[in-house]
Amino acid sequence: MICSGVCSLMLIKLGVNSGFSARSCMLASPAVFRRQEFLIRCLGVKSMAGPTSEADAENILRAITPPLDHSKHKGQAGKIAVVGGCREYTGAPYFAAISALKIGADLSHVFCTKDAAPVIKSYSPEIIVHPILEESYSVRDEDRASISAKVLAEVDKWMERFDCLVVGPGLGRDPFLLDCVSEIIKHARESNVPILIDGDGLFLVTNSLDLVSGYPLAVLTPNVNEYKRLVQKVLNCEVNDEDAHGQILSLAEQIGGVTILRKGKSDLITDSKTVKSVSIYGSPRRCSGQGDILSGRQVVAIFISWARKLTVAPDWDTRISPKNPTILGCIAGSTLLRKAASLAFEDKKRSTLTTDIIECLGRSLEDICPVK
Ligand SMILES: NC(=O)C1=CN([C@@H]2O[C@H](COP(=O)(O)OP(=O)(O)OC[C@H]3O[C@@H](n4cnc5c(N)ncnc54)[C@H](OP(=O)(O)O)[C@@H]3O)[C@@H](O)[C@H]2O)[C@@H](O)CC1
Ligand SMILES: Nc1ncnc2c1ncn2[C@@H]1O[C@H](COP(=O)(O)OP(=O)(O)OP(=O)(O)O)[C@@H](O)[C@H]1O
Ligand SMILES: [Mg+2]
Repeated sequence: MICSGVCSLMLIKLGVNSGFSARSCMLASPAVFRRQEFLIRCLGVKSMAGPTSEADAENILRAITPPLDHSKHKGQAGKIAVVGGCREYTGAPYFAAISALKIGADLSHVFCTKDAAPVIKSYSPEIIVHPILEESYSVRDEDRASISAKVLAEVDKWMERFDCLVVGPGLGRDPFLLDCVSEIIKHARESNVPILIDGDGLFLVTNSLDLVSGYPLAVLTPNVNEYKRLVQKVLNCEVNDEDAHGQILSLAEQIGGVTILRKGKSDLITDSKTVKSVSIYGSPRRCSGQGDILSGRQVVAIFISWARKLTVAPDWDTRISPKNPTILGCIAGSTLLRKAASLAFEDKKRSTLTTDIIECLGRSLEDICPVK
């Protein structure tokens, strides 16, 4: 009691009362600011940027990874789909789709443009590829409505079966294609399918926030550029790393309680109520495609689908926190990708590529959560 009273007094003296903000911090001179930070750390108070706490990453990953057993049939460990892949980008949807299979999903589909399909199929026979999307250059104006309806009907045939839809890896920014994808998102929402938005899917959603606004099963996974665009559009200001916690909370709240995973040195994850960070493992290599693994993000996608099934099961360990399956999925996906990246880097150093990281996904999961 005495200690907490003294702490409160000292904090008030330091300005750490309810009126204290990142802004007042920035107004103090750097020396004063550093002294305040040091004293606050000594008093055991969390960072001024907000009470973001490090997730209990490995335990969460272990808790939501389902055991392997002989009684299960194909599909029960997860059916995931990626909407992405166009003339320019065939790697991104492939990375996303193969990552899900590598960590234990049973089926991985890709819905892409006709040009991208043979290329993606040639990377791997395991991925089910649907060459259904069209870009403006191949569609006459008078055919747009009928082609759009055909695309939607094709995706709808499968929609209810998917445990998670990943929208955006390698999608491109063609306006007609993005219109069709907007309709796919609306249908996924009506079917209550979790939707993970990455890459060009974030470009689409940033310009049409209604697509995900208020949908608790939407997960946005922005990189540094994508986050900047979201903050500018939604909060009408610039990214403020002094108040990373407060800003990501406001962002998720303004978009109606979606989950956001901000990729970076530490991955920050929020559902507008709580903020968790994942900082363990990782690699100094920033080769392109790593974000696609995470949306392998299907990695996140598959963990979300596992977490959704488990959190409603009667034997779910209620001590696992947080409770929201989208947050749990993000924490597990981020942890696994960072571990795989660190293993790949140990081996390949500067020449580490995304394909090397994908090869380490299985070993990383086995290290943290061995098959019994
Ligand atoms: N192997 C593959 O197939 C991979 C494919 N990938 C796929 O690439 C897509 C874009 O993802 P990314 O990560 O490059 O996007 P990001 O950081 O916002 O942009 C960086 C800079 O580029 C620019 N810019 C981008 N697109 C533009 C466009 N169409 N037209 C004009 N400018 C454009 C952008 O400019 P800005 O939008 O800020 O004006 C920014 O300055 C996405 O679908 C992803 O999945 C990646 O996952 C990697 C592996
Ligand atoms: N500075 C960093 N230090 C350590 N890890 C990082 C750093 N930046 C990103 N990462 C990790 O790499 C993963 C991919 O993030 P990145 O920002 O490269 O995504 P991206 O730009 O969408 O990738 P992609 O090229 O696939 O589109 C993140 O989940 C994060 O864990
Ligand atoms: Mg990306």
